[in-house]
Amino acid sequence: MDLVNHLEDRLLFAVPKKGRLYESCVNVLKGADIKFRRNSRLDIALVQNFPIALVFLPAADIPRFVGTGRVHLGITGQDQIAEARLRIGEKLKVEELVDLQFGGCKLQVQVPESGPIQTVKQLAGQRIVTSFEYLVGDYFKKLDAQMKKDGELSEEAKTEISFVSGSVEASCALGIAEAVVDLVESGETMRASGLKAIENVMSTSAVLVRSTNCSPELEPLLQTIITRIRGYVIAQQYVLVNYNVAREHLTDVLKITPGKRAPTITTLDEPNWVAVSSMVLKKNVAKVMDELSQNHAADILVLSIDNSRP
Ligand SMILES: Nc1ncnc2c1ncn2[C@@H]1O[C@H](COP(=O)(O)OP(=O)(O)OP(=O)(O)O)[C@@H](O)[C@H]1O
Ligand SMILES: O=P(O)(O)OC[C@H]1O[C@H](OP(=O)(O)OP(=O)(O)O)[C@H](O)[C@@H]1O
Repeated sequence: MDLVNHLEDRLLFAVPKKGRLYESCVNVLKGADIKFRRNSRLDIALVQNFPIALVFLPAADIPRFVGTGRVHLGITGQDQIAEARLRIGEKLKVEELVDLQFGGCKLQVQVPESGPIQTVKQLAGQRIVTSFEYLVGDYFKKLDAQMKKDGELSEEAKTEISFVSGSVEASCALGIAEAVVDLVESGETMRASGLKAIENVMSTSAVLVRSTNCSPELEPLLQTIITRIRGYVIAQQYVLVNYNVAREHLTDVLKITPGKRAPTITTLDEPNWVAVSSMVLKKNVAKVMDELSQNHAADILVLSIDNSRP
């Protein structure tokens, strides 16, 4: 099929074509019931149940495609958005909509573990290698300026930032840098490369973004997709906790489960007892159940939420 001629009038949605964010993005699309079949040789897939085309792009290119209005919606890292904002400036018309709660990591300054450098100030005027040259350039420009102001760095000194597109962590061992700035999640890559982190430049996670430059006709479909994705993300984060409790303890247990908006309270067919249903953050549920038990709640059930609408 001639895909290019099928793109007109479709909402274009950019998704990282591979790498760390890919699998989770596919789950988000499934969660929002966006049906597609991707031919592995193609970077465009037509969505079967909406007038949408998915465009599979490198995560680093997505802010530019969305921010210049070529693509209407996208998923990428907050780090990539921040880098593009510094690179492109005001012309980048992109709005960050939903933190998708995956792809969490930190952009960190790393130096050889056994070397003499312990602080970022010791790197002023030295060589840094990174894939985030604008974010890192901005960070060290500010550090250089502050140190010059404080008389800690000579006026002519300047920290040198060099770009590499991958394998950043090899740069110190190769003798081309005194430090690298790269993403760290588990820290395994960093430690395996004999490096340690001495500073956090930013924390990042995956985010749903939109162009602020879309034609008004696309707006209803954009809102449908954004609402679905928001609902899916909330469903992933929360569980539903149901329990019964005697009225005399209700005030105490409601403090433990105040709910996302408010808990639902239903009268039970047993005098002075009520049933409570409340959304609880998944990560807190074990502690919440312990506290409910200690505060006279009974018949506590935890139910998963498949999907939701805010
Ligand atoms: N270790 C990690 N843990 C979590 N998220 C990460 C990690 N590394 C990168 N990310 C996130 O994923 C985004 C894309 O990174 P990734 O390295 O997967 O992309 P890529 O360079 O396009 O893919 P590849 O390196 O496979 O070519 C990053 O900008 C960041 O937001
Ligand atoms: O702290 P960790 O859990 O080890 O993750 C960090 C690594 O993940 C990213 O690279 P990725 O593995 O995605 O491949 P890349 O180097 O090709 O970008 C990042 O650039 C680090 O190298």
